[in-house]
Amino acid sequence: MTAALKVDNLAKTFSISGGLFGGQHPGVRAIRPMSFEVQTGETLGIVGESGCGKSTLARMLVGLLEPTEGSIEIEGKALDNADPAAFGRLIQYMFQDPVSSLNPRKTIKQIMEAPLKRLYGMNRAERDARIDEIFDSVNLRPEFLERYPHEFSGGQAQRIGIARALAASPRIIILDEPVSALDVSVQAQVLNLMRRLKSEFNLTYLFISHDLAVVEAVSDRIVVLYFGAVVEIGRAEEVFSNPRHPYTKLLADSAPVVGRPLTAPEQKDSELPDPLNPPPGCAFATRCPRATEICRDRDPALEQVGDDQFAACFHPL
Ligand SMILES: Nc1ncnc2c1ncn2[C@@H]1O[C@H](COP(=O)(O)OP(=O)(O)OP(=O)(O)O)[C@@H](O)[C@H]1O
Repeated sequence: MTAALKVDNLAKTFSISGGLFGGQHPGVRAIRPMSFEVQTGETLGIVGESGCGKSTLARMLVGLLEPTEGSIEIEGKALDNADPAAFGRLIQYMFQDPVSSLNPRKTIKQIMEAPLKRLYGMNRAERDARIDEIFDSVNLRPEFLERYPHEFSGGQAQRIGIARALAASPRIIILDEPVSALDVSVQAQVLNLMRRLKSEFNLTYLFISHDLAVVEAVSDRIVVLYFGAVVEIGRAEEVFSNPRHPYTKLLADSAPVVGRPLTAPEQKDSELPDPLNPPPGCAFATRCPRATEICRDRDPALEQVGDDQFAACFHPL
């Protein structure tokens, strides 16, 4: 079966020019070459601390950033940054804070219409029909279409964000912290709606979040990122209950309470390697209780450590 998403050796280095480095610096390797697949209908959770590369990865996947290396395929079709509409028709990004990501001077209808014109060249009647259909699916009232983004509560705004992403008929939606700004009771409603829409529209989700409990609950598989690299990937029910990479264990141990976001490791930012001057070997070695000489010397590759579980570690748990 063709994967919904196939990422092959995808990498991004931001160049640093001028100033101290005089253009000679090799740049910040925000995403080191990574490869993974997501099957149709799957939800892949993506977790990691601030700065691990989640947004850079997401922005490459939706065509907002050009990769330095590697390729992205959706349902077997290779995507090229020269054709941004091809990304838009296949993969959409839903932002964490829909109110501030929606243009405040446009009505919801104008916001919903833009991708339909741009990606599909739909005429007015086709656009109206599509918007009606989507609004119905996400339980939004038609009169909301004439209002402006700031007129909505967090949960409603998030439903508008989903409607906007869905209008483009994508195959994949990237949900970036979709419920972290919402009250717990509203979170559950939005997550249920997302689950229903996934099966109704046969979608595939990439779910980015700091909240391990939410990621674990909604994902089929989870990718753990550290310093721009995949350190562990496996089934949701295994990754946090039976972590094999010491970093995944650190994350799991520091967020034991349901709904508690990933806080403890983030306070140790000073222990994160300097992106401008990365250490040789494993990027986690400086924080790792199991690190030995080889870890400080060589960068471990992702290897199979269990049934459908992979870790990049010389001394997996
Ligand atoms: N335009 C840029 N130029 C230089 N470096 C960048 C740029 N964008 C991101 N980076 C660096 O790339 C790395 C990954 O950043 P990214 O924003 O993708 O992380 P993140 O995991 O999404 O963090 P957060 O959760 O805080 O949004 C960081 O070291 C960041 O400083």
